[in-house]
Amino acid sequence: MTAAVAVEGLQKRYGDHEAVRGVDFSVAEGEIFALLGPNGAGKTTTLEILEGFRDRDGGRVEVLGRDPGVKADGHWLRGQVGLVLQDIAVEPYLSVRETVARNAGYYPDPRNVDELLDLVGLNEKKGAKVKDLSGGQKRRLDLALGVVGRPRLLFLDEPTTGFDPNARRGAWDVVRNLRDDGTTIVLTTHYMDEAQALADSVVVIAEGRIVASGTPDTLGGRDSAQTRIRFALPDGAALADVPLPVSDVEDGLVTAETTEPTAALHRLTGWALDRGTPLDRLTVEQPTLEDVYLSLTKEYVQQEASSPSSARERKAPAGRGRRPGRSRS
Ligand SMILES: Nc1ncnc2c1ncn2[C@@H]1O[C@H](COP(=O)(O)OP(=O)(O)OP(=O)(O)O)[C@@H](O)[C@H]1O
Repeated sequence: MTAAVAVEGLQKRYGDHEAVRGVDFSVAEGEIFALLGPNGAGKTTTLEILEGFRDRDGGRVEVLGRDPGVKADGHWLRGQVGLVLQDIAVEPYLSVRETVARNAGYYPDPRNVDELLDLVGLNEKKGAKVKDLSGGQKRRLDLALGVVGRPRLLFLDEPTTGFDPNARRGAWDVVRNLRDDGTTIVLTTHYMDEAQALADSVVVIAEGRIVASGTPDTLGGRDSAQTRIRFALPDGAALADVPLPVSDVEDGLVTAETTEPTAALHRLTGWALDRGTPLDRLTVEQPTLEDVYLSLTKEYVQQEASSPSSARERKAPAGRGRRPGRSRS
């Protein structure tokens, strides 16, 4: 598979702060790739370098085969790459349809505006002024503006922040449809269920370094992790009678961990049936992506919480938030 994005040894410093410290990853053409990490990890810096908005201090970067740091390739790249950023500047007094139609005019082969508004769930708001949209509706408009030019590669920066649960699922469908249409997608998100639902591959960065990479199902050894079985100890049963190795008991709730859940459950339920006592509050869980992510990033988050950078208000580099409104012809 060809790489849509290739990053090797990427480095970026702000003064004496090393924000990105030798990051390597690649994004295959046609996949959804998620860049995850705690606040201040270096995700936005990395994306901004890929988008051509920031210079790097070291390493190699290729986006669709071109170096985004080479200004002469900027025009070509802008025609191939779509961006959905936080706080895109749009005309507040234009209608939703006018806004999308105006941006469609910047591209040689834009999507059909009405079909696109339908796709992102803004059909009923076509005539509404942008200033009157809710937060979640504005993000849908951002998404429409990011894809109206049929980009080969789409950067999505926290695409569903502020969405209600139904709108999030709608946005996920849009993103999947785009991928199925052949668009490569690079997204950042703080929602692990979003990464789980969408991403074909993920990279977790913390303090400017990669701490784990893989698929959502295998990240951090998740596929070989222990299954957790929990149940209330039946009335009259002693802990010693439980036919599984117990790892914890809290408030009468017994936890056992196993790498062979089928056999373990068979033993446990057989034991309960023989005794004629139900297993109340029985649950069987594998670690979620969020569990794995939290354990991978725990040490970095503690340091981040006490670092002044976590409180810094990030300013988009000049032009970043305004790009979809600029002419790309
Ligand atoms: N323009 C800047 N000037 C100085 N320091 C910066 C600048 N931009 C980012 N940093 C610092 O670089 C580090 C990485 O920041 P970055 O915005 O890339 O993190 P992030 O992973 O996107 O975080 P978040 O999840 O909070 O958006 C942070 O410590 C941040 O304070």
